[in-house]
Amino acid sequence: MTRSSYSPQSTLSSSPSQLPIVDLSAADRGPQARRLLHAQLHSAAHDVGFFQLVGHGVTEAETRALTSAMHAFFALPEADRLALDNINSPHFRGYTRIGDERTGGARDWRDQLDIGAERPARDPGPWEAPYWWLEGPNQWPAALPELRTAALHWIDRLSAVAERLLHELLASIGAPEDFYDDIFGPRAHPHLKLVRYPGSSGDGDDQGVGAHKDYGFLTLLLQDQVGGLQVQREDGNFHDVPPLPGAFVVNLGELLEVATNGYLIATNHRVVSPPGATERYSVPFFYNPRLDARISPLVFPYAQSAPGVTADPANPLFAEYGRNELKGKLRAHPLTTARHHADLLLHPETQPALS
Ligand SMILES: O=C(O)CCC(=O)C(=O)O
Ligand SMILES: [Fe+2]
Repeated sequence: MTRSSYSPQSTLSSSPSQLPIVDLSAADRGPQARRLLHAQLHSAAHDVGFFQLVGHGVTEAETRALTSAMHAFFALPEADRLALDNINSPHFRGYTRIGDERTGGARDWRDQLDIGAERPARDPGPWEAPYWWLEGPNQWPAALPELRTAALHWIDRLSAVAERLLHELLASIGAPEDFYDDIFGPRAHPHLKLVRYPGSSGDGDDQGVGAHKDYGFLTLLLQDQVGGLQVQREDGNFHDVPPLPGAFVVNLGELLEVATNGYLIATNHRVVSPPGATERYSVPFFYNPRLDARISPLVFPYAQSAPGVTADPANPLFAEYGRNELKGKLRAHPLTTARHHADLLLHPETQPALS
């Protein structure tokens, strides 16, 4: 992996074993603190593409409300979880059991609940873009009303944090901070996963989730203290992302790579299964724009020197967000795809992504 150089006079550690720590509250502590924040953000986003975010304002009580509802969900009898099976949702919402998800063509050893903006079902006509299937209702466990409350609150809360962070990040690379405001707003398409890694699969395969990039702008991840998340760094190797209590792990998604024509790149990451029977829990929140948003090239001083987006025939990056997300859902959830969307496997819009 090569990156064009940017060398600010920042205070970041250059050790690949440590991720930069960015304090978002510095944005409100006067022009000098904000300038330093921008130098750190610029370097963290450009050189690493992954960092730990503190000073985000989300309280321990809010986090506890979400994580206790999540633990209660995974403790439900399997039949209750399977009542929400993702396979029943043409919108890719609901519960995916261990081993049903694929990344890089291989099985992921985790189970998860996929939750998005709560909207009425969309059943796009043949003249409409197929990505409208991604809009629709969530599936909630009847026995745990507090899960719905906590998850929808988390989506609102983290959308606001991610919006502030995106503004500071754009400002840090010399772009207008509101450049992409129009493609978020009330039709934005945020997404949340509640994830459990149940420990070792026992067959020698340690893929919790395989190496991948996220589809949208920014991901804010809450991880517990177990560890196992790894990020691919400048040296091409995967390095551990050690848990930092109270911090969100932030990574850049594919749309920021598209927006900056490769000046910022979406960073590959994966999770290695915890050993033995150790369970790991995580909550990735994906800050995504409207499905029909077409990402215009960002106007910023480094645009001329940007190297272009990663050319990977197995994973083309689409500037139209819905298309970029649909490519990922069709390949990650083969059972849901086979049941509801076999026709889309032949659809011209999805072809290059699946070949
Ligand atoms: O569980 C984690 O730490 C990472 C999950 C992840 O990368 C994803 O679901 O996109
Ligand atoms: Fe991810």
